[in-house]
Amino acid sequence: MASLAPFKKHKVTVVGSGNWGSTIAKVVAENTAAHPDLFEKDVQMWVYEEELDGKKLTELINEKHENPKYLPGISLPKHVIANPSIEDAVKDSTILVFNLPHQFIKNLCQQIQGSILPYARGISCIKGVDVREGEIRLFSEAIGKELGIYCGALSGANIANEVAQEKWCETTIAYDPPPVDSQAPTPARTPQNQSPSASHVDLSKLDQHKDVSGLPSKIKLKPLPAEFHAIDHVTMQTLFHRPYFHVRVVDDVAGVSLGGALKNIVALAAGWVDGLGWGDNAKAAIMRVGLLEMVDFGKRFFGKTIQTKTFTEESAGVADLITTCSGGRNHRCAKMSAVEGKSIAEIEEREMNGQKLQGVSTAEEVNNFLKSKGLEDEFPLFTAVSKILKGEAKYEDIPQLIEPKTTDAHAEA
Ligand SMILES: NC(=O)c1ccc[n+]([C@@H]2O[C@H](COP(=O)([O-])OP(=O)(O)OC[C@H]3O[C@@H](n4cnc5c(N)ncnc54)[C@H](O)[C@@H]3O)[C@@H](O)[C@H]2O)c1
Ligand SMILES: O=P(O)(O)OC[C@H](O)CO
Repeated sequence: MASLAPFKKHKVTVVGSGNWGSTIAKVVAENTAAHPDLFEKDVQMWVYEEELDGKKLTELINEKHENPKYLPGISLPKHVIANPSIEDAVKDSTILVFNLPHQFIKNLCQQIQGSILPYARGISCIKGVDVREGEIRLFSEAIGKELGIYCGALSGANIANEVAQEKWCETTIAYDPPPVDSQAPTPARTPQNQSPSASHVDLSKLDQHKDVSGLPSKIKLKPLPAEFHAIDHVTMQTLFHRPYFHVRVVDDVAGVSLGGALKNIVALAAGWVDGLGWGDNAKAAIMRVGLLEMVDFGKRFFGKTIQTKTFTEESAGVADLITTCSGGRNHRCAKMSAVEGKSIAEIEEREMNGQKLQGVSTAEEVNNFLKSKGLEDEFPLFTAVSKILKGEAKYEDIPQLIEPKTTDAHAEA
């Protein structure tokens, strides 16, 4: 009887090497080593090159197996290979993990068009939204469209330093590629080639797809050659799940992406009220209103596909909101800004050592979008944050700014 040829292994590249980028490279590399049947062991990590104490950051990472600037004190697996050339880092990779501050992604995608495999698949770990000319897109969509590939999303209550120290947490991966015309048959999973860490995934869901592709209608998703394992929920879970990093895989890419982006706006308001010393009740009020605006925003602008339960049941929703409003960088810097009476930009420059806050630009981008639609009043917390950042309102005004407008009947009572 003819024996089956072994599967071709997936090569994985992490695009980005900041605080979260380096942490995810560690997670992924631990799994490529643990699953040699599925993945090539080496993980390429693209590094935006810079100098630290007169030495190139890539050289330091490859010598010390640590990212001394963005994730100091954490050992990276030796097979995380820091690479300053983005074109070389993504070459021949079937799985691309995008993990860098959202303001840099557009340029980067332009740089790698033509260098990636046409049948590569992506996962965006980026928390932000892409707003241009009155249109809003998820970064998974933006990446998918720029590169002509499918891109899902990973997001959750995941403060990078805690994950890097292997403190237990959960995350959510949303992965729902459209069906591929003329898809070559992919090898069936058997107990022998099924990863144990993925065994609790509902296999009946693997081939269910919706119509959100992140791809322009003209471009068809390129089928993965038959010699590879399918890149599906099981593969994604096998790549990211660790004993300290528990993964749930869902289909709602919009819900997962928006939860991660919008909670950063709420975290700024939570930081300000903390900085004012208003206590936990005030912060809980901010989070309650913030969650409602996050769901409302998702339903209005991504209504076809989004599921409310992603915000209320998944790590990428309410859990991420809670953790970010307690220990996140956006919250921390906003709090310091209220305590010290300094701008967030000043605090970011002083405290973050090159790490980038995402909340300030997201607040501005979401506000531009809402303004273009004439809907600022319908999202009072998001609008209040933007006004405070622009100096048009004060932190102390938040309760009035987010108070629902009273009807005449109420006003008279
Ligand atoms: N850090 C966290 O705890 C955390 C957790 C979950 C998700 N996220 C999200 O992950 C994404 C990446 O965040 P991070 O924490 O890895 O980054 P970071 O805040 O550490 O940002 C610094 C990174 O930006 C790079 N950079 C600087 N200038 C650049 C340029 N011109 N072009 C390209 N890159 C440049 C730096 O080299 C560095 O890798 C963000 O969207 C963030 O919201 C962060
Ligand atoms: O540190 P922040 O505010 O960027 O938030 C970090 C993560 O997004 C928390 O899940």
